[in-house]
Amino acid sequence: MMSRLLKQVNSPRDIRPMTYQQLQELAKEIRHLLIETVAKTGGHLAPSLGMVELTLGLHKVFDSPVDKIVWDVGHQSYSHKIITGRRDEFDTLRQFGGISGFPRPAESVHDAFGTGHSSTSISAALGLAIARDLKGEDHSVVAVIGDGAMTGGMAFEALNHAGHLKKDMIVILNDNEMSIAQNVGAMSGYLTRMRTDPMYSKGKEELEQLMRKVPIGSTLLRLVERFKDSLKYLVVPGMLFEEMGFKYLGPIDGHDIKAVVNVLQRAKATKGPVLVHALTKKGKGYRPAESNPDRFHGVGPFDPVSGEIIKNNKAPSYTDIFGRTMIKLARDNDNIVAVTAAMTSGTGLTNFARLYPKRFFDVGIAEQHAVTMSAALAAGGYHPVVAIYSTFLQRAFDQILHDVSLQNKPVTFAVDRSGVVGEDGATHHGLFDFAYLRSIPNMVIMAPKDENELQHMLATAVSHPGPAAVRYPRGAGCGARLDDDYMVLPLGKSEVLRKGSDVTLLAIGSMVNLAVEAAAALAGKGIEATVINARFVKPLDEECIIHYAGRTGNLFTIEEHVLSCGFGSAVLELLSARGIRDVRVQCIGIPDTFVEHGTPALLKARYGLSAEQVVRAVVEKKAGRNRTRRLAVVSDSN
Ligand SMILES: Cc1ncc(C[n+]2csc(CCOP(=O)(O)OP(=O)(O)O)c2C)c(N)n1
Ligand SMILES: CC(=O)[C@@H](O)[C@H](O)COP(=O)(O)O
Ligand SMILES: [Mg+2]
Repeated sequence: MMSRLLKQVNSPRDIRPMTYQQLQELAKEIRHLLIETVAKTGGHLAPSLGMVELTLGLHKVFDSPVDKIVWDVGHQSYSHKIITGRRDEFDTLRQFGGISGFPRPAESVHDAFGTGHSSTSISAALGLAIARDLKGEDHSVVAVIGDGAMTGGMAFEALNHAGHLKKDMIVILNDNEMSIAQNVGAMSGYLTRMRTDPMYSKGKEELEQLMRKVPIGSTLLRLVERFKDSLKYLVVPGMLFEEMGFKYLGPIDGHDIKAVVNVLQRAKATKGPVLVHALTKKGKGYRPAESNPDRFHGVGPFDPVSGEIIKNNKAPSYTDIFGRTMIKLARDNDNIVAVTAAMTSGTGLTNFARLYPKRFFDVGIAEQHAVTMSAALAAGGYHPVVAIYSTFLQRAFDQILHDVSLQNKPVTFAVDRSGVVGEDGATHHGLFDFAYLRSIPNMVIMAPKDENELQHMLATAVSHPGPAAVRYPRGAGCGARLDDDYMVLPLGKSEVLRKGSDVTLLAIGSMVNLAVEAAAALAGKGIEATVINARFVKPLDEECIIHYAGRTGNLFTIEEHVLSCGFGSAVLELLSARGIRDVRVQCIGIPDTFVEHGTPALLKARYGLSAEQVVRAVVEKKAGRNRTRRLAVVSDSN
């Protein structure tokens, strides 16, 4: 398809002189580029397809980068990227060295605020509005937030504060009646009523007309004035937002560019906080995505003509095995319940939800609430398994500490997407969980070497009378043979997989098989390695570690996690506490940096996490030559 108009758009200013007809044509060209590109790169297609007209309207009315546009989550910002000077690089979307799948200020001045996690946009917009006013500047600030992101507590904290401060700012609520899948809760129901109930959509207008018709100074006007507020509750859409201090405009059709431009111009001219309610369709303009919006929310490569997703015949994922194990555990123990925060399918709980609907809770994008609610479920005699991605669980640190661990409640954390997740990049890698969990008393922390061990660790966690976390990676498992049934592992006991007298490779989780591979290669070079599958980060298998570290005199810890405060740090703390100084220790893991986007294999190799690089590190160490290595080495105790 010839992108006649899109070719002329090198900056958002280029769309401002366009007619509505041209903008509609441009929307088609953008959709074409979105579909063609994401079919190759994978990415958040359905959310971005639903935002094309709203994005064009935004850039027609506002003058980015002077005016600030803040995207919530940022997964719907692809058209924004295309029209803000990144059209020609768009084919590098989510590829290593290419443009990010989320807004990044380092990438463009048009990305006013970095994002990836949900429900931050209103807080960020308010901060920018306050900064503007403190500096005496004059520009607009706009937050774009979805109805799913609106279920997050932070969004309400920010609405509450923004209404109080009465700052000039605009919130665009992009309501497509969906989170990743079905949205959760009362807010979603409220928005749906505004969409569908004719009384809501006509009520405000009619009330205003009535007020205009009643003669000034009449008893009737005084009466209407008196009851206006109560009437509003009955008929005015957006009353909830109005009560929070926002002027509510809408609902409008978010695919009608003219309507979008009109309402945004009105919003721009309005003093104080304004909320624009736009109705859109997730996946708009691409039939496979319209009819299957959750499948095309975040999608891998697919055939753009048929919409068929390209299958890879990989082993079942860790997530699949988690889901299957949960069903077995629930079958055997009535006390087990499952909790997720808007990620039912992502965490593998779809079948569990179908089989045990009363024991399954999707709380919406509300990780903090999920954790505290689970602590209380445990107080009430249940054993909740809270399945949350590592990166999103960061949000709930205090709830894990204050509500679960301080009260020593039996809650299992299924920490999915740990380690390097790949193309979602820095906002989504799960590289900090050992660190934030390890610091909390009472917490047991495990990481399986493969999907078979995952089922045993889950069984171990749910049989433990206190908090326990099992962290496992995104994507395919190792193809390990699955034991027919799960078993409970001894707490704090590791597994010695190979014995050798020259060096000890002490690995955790996804790095264990890599250590086994490295040991085999080292044997070929005449270096005999002991390989230990640590299994537990907390409690550590102290005696085993000390024994083999002492026997070989050379210890390598290997983890897919940042080195600061991670597994290697725990081992160093142990050796230090025991006064062991005659072991040469090297910790391999991710250095003190944020890891970019790219394929997991590429990113791991970039940070020294491949069998060959481990072999090289060991050989260099044995030869005493490793002091120049930078990336993979933080501690070198000898
Ligand atoms: C804190 C946090 N939890 C979960 C997610 C995963 N997530 C990304 S988008 C999304 C749904 C967002 O729904 P909505 O805001 O309505 O946007 P839509 O996809 O419908 O355009 C979820 C749950 C996240 N990014 N951040
Ligand atoms: C935008 C977002 O946060 C999610 O859509 C995330 O990208 C999902 O990741 P998975 O593909 O690993 O489920
Ligand atoms: Mg939505």
